[in-house]
Amino acid sequence: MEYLTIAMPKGRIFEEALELLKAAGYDLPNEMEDSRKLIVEVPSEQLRFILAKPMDVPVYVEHGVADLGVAGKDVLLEQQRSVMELVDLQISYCYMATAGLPDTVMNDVAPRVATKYPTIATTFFKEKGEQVEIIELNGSIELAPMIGLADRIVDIVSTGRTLKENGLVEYEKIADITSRLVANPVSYRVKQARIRDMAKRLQQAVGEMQR
Ligand SMILES: Nc1ncnc2c1ncn2[C@@H]1O[C@H](COP(=O)(O)OP(=O)(O)OP(=O)(O)O)[C@@H](O)[C@H]1O
Ligand SMILES: O=P(O)(O)OC[C@H]1O[C@H](OP(=O)(O)OP(=O)(O)O)[C@H](O)[C@@H]1O
Repeated sequence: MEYLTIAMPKGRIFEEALELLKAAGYDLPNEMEDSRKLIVEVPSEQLRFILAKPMDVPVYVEHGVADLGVAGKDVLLEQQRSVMELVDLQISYCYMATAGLPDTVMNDVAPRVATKYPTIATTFFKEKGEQVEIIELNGSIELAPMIGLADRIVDIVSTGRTLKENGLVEYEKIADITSRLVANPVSYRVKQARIRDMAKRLQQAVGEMQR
């Protein structure tokens, strides 16, 4: 059997993804959750995990240094990289939405939208026929309308608590987001049997989790 290298996102998604892999029958060490190691090999399963920033997972997979990866649909939509989406893992659910101060309209001369997702935001407003200036931020996006940097934000909503506690309201839902198993297209061809087996087992585990 040959090794499969999987790029896993550190942070929010990691634990749920690991749980799903275990539910799919992979025998993975429990220490993986607390470890600071960035490369973890599991010889008994012929698996190698690389632990990356969520936004970087598709980079490793596109370049083929990882055969597979787990990435949020938000990251995939934003980056449009050449990776194959194999399974909707139905974990880390959230959605992408526009938000802003209550009862406001966008500035009609020079509307500004703050976001960590410039491609998603540009596409959304373009499809509505609205030309906006995108202001790219790296986090705490909700600050932007509060201090007058932007009329709207495009960001992830999960519980809605961040919006609420900062006096913002949601305007439009853009897309539902869950994490996906993605593959490098060449790996998919070369290691087809192993990758298809993993995709099948994960799909089954997803089904069982839903029940
Ligand atoms: N409330 C949420 N906020 C942000 N991301 C969420 C949320 N719920 C689920 N997700 C999913 O988790 C991913 C983000 O994970 P995480 O928050 O660990 O990293 P990050 O914010 O991108 O990175 P970092 O905080 O390390 O810069 C998103 O890509 C999305 O798919
Ligand atoms: O609807 P909620 O449950 O409140 O979750 C949504 C918030 O969580 C994310 O931020 P994150 O915690 O990743 O911090 P960030 O601002 O650094 O991106 C997202 O950008 C929202 O701000």
